[in-house]
Amino acid sequence: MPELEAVIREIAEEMRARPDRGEVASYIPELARADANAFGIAVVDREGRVVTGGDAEVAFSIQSVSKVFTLTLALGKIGDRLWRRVGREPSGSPFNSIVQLENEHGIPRNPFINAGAIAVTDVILSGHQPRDTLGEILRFLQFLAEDPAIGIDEAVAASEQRTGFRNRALANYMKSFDVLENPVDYTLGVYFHHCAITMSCRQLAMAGRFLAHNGRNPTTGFSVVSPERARRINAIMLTCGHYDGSGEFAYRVGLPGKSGVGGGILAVAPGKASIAVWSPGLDASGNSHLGRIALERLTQRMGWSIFG
Ligand SMILES: NC(=O)CC[C@H](N)C(=O)O
Repeated sequence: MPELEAVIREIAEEMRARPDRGEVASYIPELARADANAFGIAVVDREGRVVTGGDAEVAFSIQSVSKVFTLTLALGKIGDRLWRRVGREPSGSPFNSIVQLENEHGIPRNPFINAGAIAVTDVILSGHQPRDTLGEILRFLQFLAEDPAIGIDEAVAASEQRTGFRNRALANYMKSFDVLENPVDYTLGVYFHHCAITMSCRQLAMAGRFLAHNGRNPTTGFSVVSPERARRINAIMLTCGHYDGSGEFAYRVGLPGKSGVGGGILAVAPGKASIAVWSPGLDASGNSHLGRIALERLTQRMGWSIFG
């Protein structure tokens, strides 16, 4: 097997030089400031070794990658009752789509499209104040990444609060079916803020370790979730983590993964590694263009696809 360091170095070099970089998201105005030339990658293996390339230490807006961690928290809070409020089927629709909600009585298809993630956020919020809920999400990420230096970009959160009319529509629509328990503005406030959390590739790869190792941190042995739950979160990442690009991601990369419009992707090679990539330019489905190509290279070279 090739050496991981050499593979990462080659990938970072190729991605730095490629002219095709995708389009930086601009529907959240503050995200449009991201540098399309940025590229970072970090891999944490089973032994806890971290191998990085490019801008792996630069913090970026994790956006929808946060939905993996809010799903984990919501399952921890109410277990399988969560599935009364949100489904677990791929939507085949864009991440911010509303079309299925009417036919399906306000129950979103899965926890990773915006509607589903807003419903998940509402579950975590119930019984708490928005500020405490956000604190809980942040502390969870800091604990998983073993790094207290993870925060929220208030300018991104404010930018999305100002312009998030679609998310407001989704939330109001679900509220009309009693799928949300809390005031819409509270739930959305927490949602916008957890999307605006900033992390580097290194921090994100560290935070994803439990998903790659049966629910445990492989270095400390600390159990975050049961093996069964880790397996199921991975299954939803594989089938729904890239919206209407999930089939293409499985076909090309062959790993559970979750993308965000900030250009980050968290990917999980079960038993082997937790991987984070970041490049702000997106493809037509809103997934990182170079991030996906980098992961495709990595799984091919290392033989890490879950499909053999
Ligand atoms: N795909 C994404 O990363 C979308 C997240 C973004 N905060 C939104 O709600 O639109």
